Amino acid sequence: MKTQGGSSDAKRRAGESAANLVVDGMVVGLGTGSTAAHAIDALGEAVDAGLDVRGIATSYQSRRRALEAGIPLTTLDAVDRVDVAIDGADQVADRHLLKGGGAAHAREKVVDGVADRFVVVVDSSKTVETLSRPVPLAVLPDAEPVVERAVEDVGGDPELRTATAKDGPVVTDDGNLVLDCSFGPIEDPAGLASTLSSLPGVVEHGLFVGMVDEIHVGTDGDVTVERFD
Ligand SMILES: O=C[C@H](O)[C@H](O)[C@H](O)COP(=O)(O)O
Repeated sequence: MKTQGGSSDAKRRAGESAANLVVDGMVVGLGTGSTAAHAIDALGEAVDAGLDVRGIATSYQSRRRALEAGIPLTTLDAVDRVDVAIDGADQVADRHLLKGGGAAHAREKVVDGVADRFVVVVDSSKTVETLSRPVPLAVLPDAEPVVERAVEDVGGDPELRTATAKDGPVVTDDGNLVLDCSFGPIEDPAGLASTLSSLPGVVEHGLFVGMVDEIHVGTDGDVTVERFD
C-alpha cells in the first residue's frame, strides 16, 4: 500500500517542528516514513551542532536514515525509558491514527507506545474526520489464510500487500506478511482495534488508538501543533 502524499515542504515543516522538542540527554524514538525522515534529518543536524541524544529506530529504513544523519543509536533493552517518539501517520482523526503504510507499524507501536511523549508528524492531507483507509495487519506468514477468513468474518475486506520491486508479497522487517483490510469508515476505532488484536495470527494492526500526545501538522506555509494534555 502506498502512503498518501502531501507536499514534501509540508512534511519537512512538521518533521522539523517536532525535532525542536528534543533536548540534551533524551532518548528519541525514530519513526518510519517520508515525514519522520525529515525529523531524523533535523535531529542529525542538531547532533552535528552538539546535541547529545540517542535514537531508537523503528525499522530498517529509520535505522539507515539515522546512521546517515549521524544520530547515535541505542536499543530498547539498553535504556530505562524513551523520552519522546516522533513518528508519521497515514491518517489522523482526533487522537486516533492509522499507520503501517510502510509496513513498520508493529515495531512503531512498541516504541511509540513506550515513549513518555508520542509526537505525530503529518502534512495536512492526512487529517480527517473519520479514519477510513484500509487497516494494515502484520500477520504470521503461516496464518495468512486463517487471518483472511477471520477478517472477512468481522466485516473486513482483506488484501495481501504485494511488493512493487519484487514478485510476491511484502515481507516486513520481522518476516511477517501484510494484509490491508478495508472496513469502510471506522466509527469505533477502539472496538475495531480490540477485535483485530484478538485474531490469532495477527502480530499487530495499524490502528493507534488514543496514543498520541501531540500532533504537528505541516502545510506549505506553516505548521500547527495540537496537544492533548
Ligand atoms: O509503516 C509506516 C509508518 O507507519 C509511517 O509512519 C506511515 O506510513 C506514514 O508515512 P509517510 O510519512 O511516508 O506518509
